[in-house]
Amino acid sequence: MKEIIIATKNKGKVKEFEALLAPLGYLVQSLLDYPDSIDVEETGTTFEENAILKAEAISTHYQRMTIADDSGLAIDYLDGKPGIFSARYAGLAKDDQANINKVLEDLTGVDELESRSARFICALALSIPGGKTKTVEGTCEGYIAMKQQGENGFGYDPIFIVKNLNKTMATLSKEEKNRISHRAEALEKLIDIIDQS
Ligand SMILES: O=P(O)(O)OP(=O)(O)OP(=O)(O)OC[C@H]1O[C@@H](n2cnc3c(O)ncnc32)[C@H](O)[C@@H]1O
Ligand SMILES: [Mg+2]
Repeated sequence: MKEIIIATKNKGKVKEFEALLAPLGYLVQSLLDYPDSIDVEETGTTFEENAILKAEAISTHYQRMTIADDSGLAIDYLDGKPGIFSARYAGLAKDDQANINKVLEDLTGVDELESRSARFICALALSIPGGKTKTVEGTCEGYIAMKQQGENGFGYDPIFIVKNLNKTMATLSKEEKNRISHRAEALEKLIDIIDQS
């Protein structure tokens, strides 16, 4: 079985990677399996840079094939914020509900859905010990809802209305999210690269 480490401590991400990679024959581990793992600071200025930082640090540390995911929400009305600061938007505690509240507050008075356009972005970096790091990106277009809805998924899913589906990401089943998400799109591109190498 092909083993791969996902360089994340985010449970929501881990579940999605497992669901996407297990059917392809991968044994997925994450930093939740290595509680004493090193902490990698996200000092980059782009999703891609942060994904590379996380992937290379962990693949070097464990000498194993590693994928890192740096992702977030870019809201047009806020000039792309929270962007790479999505996890810490309402403070360093990484509180999903506090982040949601802050976004809804930032958009107070913006009543037209069209003016609340946004996208999820996911950059993935694949680092193999001794190899050259590869990166890909996936996006998912949508709008920020007027209020939160749904219990599924994680992070900003309850306030992200998926374009064309017209419902929030948190109301989708995990199978539905994994068909259309920014993470699924990026991972599909990465699998192509792994298969070719
Ligand atoms: O860095 P790691 O350990 O991977 O975990 P993290 O949660 O800090 O992850 P990021 O630095 O990539 O920050 C991503 C932020 O964007 C949010 N996010 C990413 N993907 C999402 C998704 O599919 N649905 C909802 N929110 C998402 C997530 O909740 C975080 O607030
Ligand atoms: Mg992070």
